[in-house]
Amino acid sequence: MSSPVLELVSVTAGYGDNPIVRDFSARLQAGTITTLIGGNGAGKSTLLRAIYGTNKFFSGQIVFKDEPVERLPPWERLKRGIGFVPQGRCNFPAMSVGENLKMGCYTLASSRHDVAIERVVSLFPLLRERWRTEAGNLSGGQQQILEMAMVLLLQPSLLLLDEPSLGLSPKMQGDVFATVQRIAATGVTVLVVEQNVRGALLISDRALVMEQGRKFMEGPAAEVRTDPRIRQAYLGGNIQTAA
Ligand SMILES: Nc1ncnc2c1ncn2[C@@H]1O[C@H](COP(=O)(O)OP(=O)(O)OP(=O)(O)O)[C@@H](O)[C@H]1O
Repeated sequence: MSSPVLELVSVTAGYGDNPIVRDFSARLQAGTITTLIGGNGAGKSTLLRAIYGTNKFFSGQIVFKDEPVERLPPWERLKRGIGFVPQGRCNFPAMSVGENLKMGCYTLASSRHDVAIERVVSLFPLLRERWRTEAGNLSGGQQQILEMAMVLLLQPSLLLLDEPSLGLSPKMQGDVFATVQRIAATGVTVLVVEQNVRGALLISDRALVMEQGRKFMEGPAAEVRTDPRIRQAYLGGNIQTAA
């Protein structure tokens, strides 16, 4: 098997003196989508923050594209290709879609802005159509797509998504999931935390299950979603078998 884009080796991370995620190991292969599942407070967001470098790292290793990054600041990880879309709205609501995308280019040389923006609006034509619309006037799903696009401007090879479909209607959740699939189809590796476990498993290649900060289970998404324990805990004991 080729070397993974991301390898977590016994990662222990948290806040202050409190380790939340403990001894967590996983490997993510290029261009795959992995869903991270777990109950409330299991430590899913904490693991994403540890990979991006915005909380306290206690021990272990985070190897990204064959290099350890666990001691690097977030901006350095971003530069190397780790992109993070945190939970909740993170655009500039009073600015237009176009202005938001220009803001998203701030770490790129100005000569690269137009090419970067053209690339993401080609991937998401909606953003071209809504170019002059204030971001705050977009629907929740459209804002989520804008926020993913703002991170994709920097061409990350790994995209960390924290609850991208939270608070969206079922139709908009479907749009966001389809967008995540399109992103992965361009070769980007995606690690997503989702409250819509059923929807996320349907678009994922693999799943990681976390309980109380520790890895409880991992495997192909199709297998994890038919596991009786997962059905019981996260899928209301009922599951659609059609992918
Ligand atoms: N900034 C913080 N400072 C201190 N403790 C925190 C912080 N953020 C989260 N925690 C604690 O870490 C634990 C795990 O929280 P985390 O948000 O990672 O869980 P989660 O699995 O993402 O849960 P949810 O699905 O509810 O978002 C919780 O006990 C929470 O109170």
